Amino acid sequence: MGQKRGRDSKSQARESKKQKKAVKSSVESEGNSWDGVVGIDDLNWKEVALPDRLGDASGFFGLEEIDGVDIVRSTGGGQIRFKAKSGKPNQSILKAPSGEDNGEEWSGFSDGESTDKTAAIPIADAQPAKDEKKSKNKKESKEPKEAKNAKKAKATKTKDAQPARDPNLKAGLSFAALLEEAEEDDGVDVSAWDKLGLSPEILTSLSKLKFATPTAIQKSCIPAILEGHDVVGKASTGSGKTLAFGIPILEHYLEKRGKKEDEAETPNSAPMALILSPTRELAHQLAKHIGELNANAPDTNARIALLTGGLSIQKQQRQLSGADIVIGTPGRVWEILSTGSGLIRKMQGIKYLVVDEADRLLSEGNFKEVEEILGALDRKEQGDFPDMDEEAAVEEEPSVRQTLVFSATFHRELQQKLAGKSRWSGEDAVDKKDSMEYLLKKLNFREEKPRFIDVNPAQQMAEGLKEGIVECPAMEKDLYLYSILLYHPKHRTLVFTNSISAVRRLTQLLQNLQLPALGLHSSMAQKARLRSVERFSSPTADPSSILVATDVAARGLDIKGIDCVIHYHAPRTADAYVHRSGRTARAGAVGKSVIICAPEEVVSVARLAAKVHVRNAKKGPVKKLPLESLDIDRRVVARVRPRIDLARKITDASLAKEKISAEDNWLRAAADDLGVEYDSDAFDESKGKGRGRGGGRHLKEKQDSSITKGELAGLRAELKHQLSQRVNIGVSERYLTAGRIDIEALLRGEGNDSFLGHLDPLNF
Ligand SMILES: Nc1ncnc2c1ncn2[C@@H]1O[C@H](COP(=O)(O)OP(=O)(O)OP(=O)(O)O)[C@@H](O)[C@H]1O
Repeated sequence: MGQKRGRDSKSQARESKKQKKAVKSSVESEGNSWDGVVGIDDLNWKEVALPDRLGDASGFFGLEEIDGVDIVRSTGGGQIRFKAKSGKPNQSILKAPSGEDNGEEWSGFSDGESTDKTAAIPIADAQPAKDEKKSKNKKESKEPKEAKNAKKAKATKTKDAQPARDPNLKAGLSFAALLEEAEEDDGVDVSAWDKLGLSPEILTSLSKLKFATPTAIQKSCIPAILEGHDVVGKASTGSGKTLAFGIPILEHYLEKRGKKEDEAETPNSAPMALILSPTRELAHQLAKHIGELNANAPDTNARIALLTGGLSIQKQQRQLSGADIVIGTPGRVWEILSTGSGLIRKMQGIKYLVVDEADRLLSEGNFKEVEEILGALDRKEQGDFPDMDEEAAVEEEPSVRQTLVFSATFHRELQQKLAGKSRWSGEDAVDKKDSMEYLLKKLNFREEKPRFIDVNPAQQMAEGLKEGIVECPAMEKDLYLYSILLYHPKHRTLVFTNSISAVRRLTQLLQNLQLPALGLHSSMAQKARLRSVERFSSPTADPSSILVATDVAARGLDIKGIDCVIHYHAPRTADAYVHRSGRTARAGAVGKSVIICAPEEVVSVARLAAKVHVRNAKKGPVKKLPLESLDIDRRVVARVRPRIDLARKITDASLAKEKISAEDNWLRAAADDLGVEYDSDAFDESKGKGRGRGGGRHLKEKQDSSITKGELAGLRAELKHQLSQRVNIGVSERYLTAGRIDIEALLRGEGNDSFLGHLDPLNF
């Protein structure tokens, strides 16, 4: 029989990796005497897939089910236990310990459950698990130094034990690696980390994660942070900045824990670090990445609370109360802190404040909340400084916490101020409340000048990135986007647009062309946002997956195997170009970034690219633009044009129908409320006649939506037929089938030159 349970019981089931192992080993140690009866938390529950339209409000999200179990009631009558159905092996109903490949698809980001087992983040409210570990840790802390060193040696001795994996292909580990690693895996040689003075626990974790060498930013920042400095770190996208601050934070956690055990102190539940992120997806990813470091470190169980909007605030509040590390977006962090209950007081004791993607956090829409948070961290309670006003008290008191500020881009003014090359204007800044300078001052660095660490001042873009530009008429971007995708099959591609409506339209358009496209923008429900990222990044996803996104995906997202970033709309700023393009060619891998550019955009795009590639004086000026001009074979374009025309008609009609029906419903409801009669024709007529803004658009939408079901079906059938046709360009016998060209032939490089146009420089 199948069983279902709600999310609450799942939350009771949270436990550390150790506990999971314990279930398995106790089962194993019981050998033949085990009767196969297990508790609810030992079962391999699977989340029930719910239709998308249920959204977040269903209340059913998180429902879980299990097949193949029988209920066993204990003789005492109370407790319900479970057993595999007859004919099924006993082990088949047990959950797999984390890190063990149980053959299931990785479930990726969960709905705010930073505590989810698959997320590998020990949870803030799993106190028993932690306490259990503490007693173990206590024993371990008495371990003589030699034993620890031996352990360290073990972490390093496994050199050459592993088949050589491409050392560059660690990108996206946060999404997939735990599935790939067998638990018995001894890891890689980590002796290259020796000089950084890390603990055996962290070295073991790095070894298991197969991070053999620290990246440049890690090498420079980790010692500086461990020495207690404020650090401003700048390094190109995908260069490992997360662990540059994540490792010292976990080191501090281990040190603090060690001290407490020595002094037999009771555990302090105040968080030791607050990490701010500009987007929800990035916050989730930071939690996963640091969570993995934590989960792979023996006997390390730092609890991470993930505070992001769109998910249950109560759950996050609960997590916060027992957290060691708090990661979140400023809006939600402030929402929770400002609820009172002593949370601000607790947060004032943090040892680290991390501002990730700092240029964005300090300058854009997050200003108000960041200001509130920073203000609250330094606010003195009344009576702390009886003779001073609050502002003066803050000025006088040197901060106990270290402030760590990271990004791949810092605009010049911010960089100069952070590097201490230009002075902050003091009093003035407080008046200019909306200035970045004011926030910088509020960061309240403990040192007069933070350490400014820029590991590659001459280069903002990742080493392995190739940049291209495709010119086309403004109205033909769809056609050229599709053509580029055809040239680039079986590769994960991220397409950036500048508007939410473009994301909606392009996603549907590509889906109508039978391409596996997903959308991501900030107006989507949070659950749907996470699901898009999860589906796109899943190791089992279609290798041709396409994510169409606004700049909400531009910062920080670390998804394995994104080979190509396409800018459907040119980025608005040079920094946006750097961050968008930085979603590929991460962690030493290669990748391509292509801007689709209308003639009227060429000048501004060239200016933008030149800005990004300005070299420092020593290296001399850049000789030519690094953007390779790509010619798409016009014959290919001409042949796929009918497909695009059909797909556009279908997409426009469906979107217009959806919009008009939503508007109609809304107006009908409003008319009902007002007690008047709603005449949609009269309303439309008045709207269509209007010469004001949007009149023409409304008329077009009306026309698009007036297409009948039959006509729509006819268009679909025609498109299907088109997609099944060869696109024979006369030079090559290769053809496009169902939207994809013959990739095998492409890879063999057989006679494709003329077919491919002049794409060779980017090795498409
Ligand atoms: N020492 C290391 N060796 C190999 N891979 C690493 C190492 N450190 C981190 N990585 C991997 O590099 C990838 C990029 O790391 P991370 O997301 O921290 O980059 P980032 O510099 O913060 O990028 P962005 O500026 O885009 O946010 C991740 O997949 C991570 O697993």
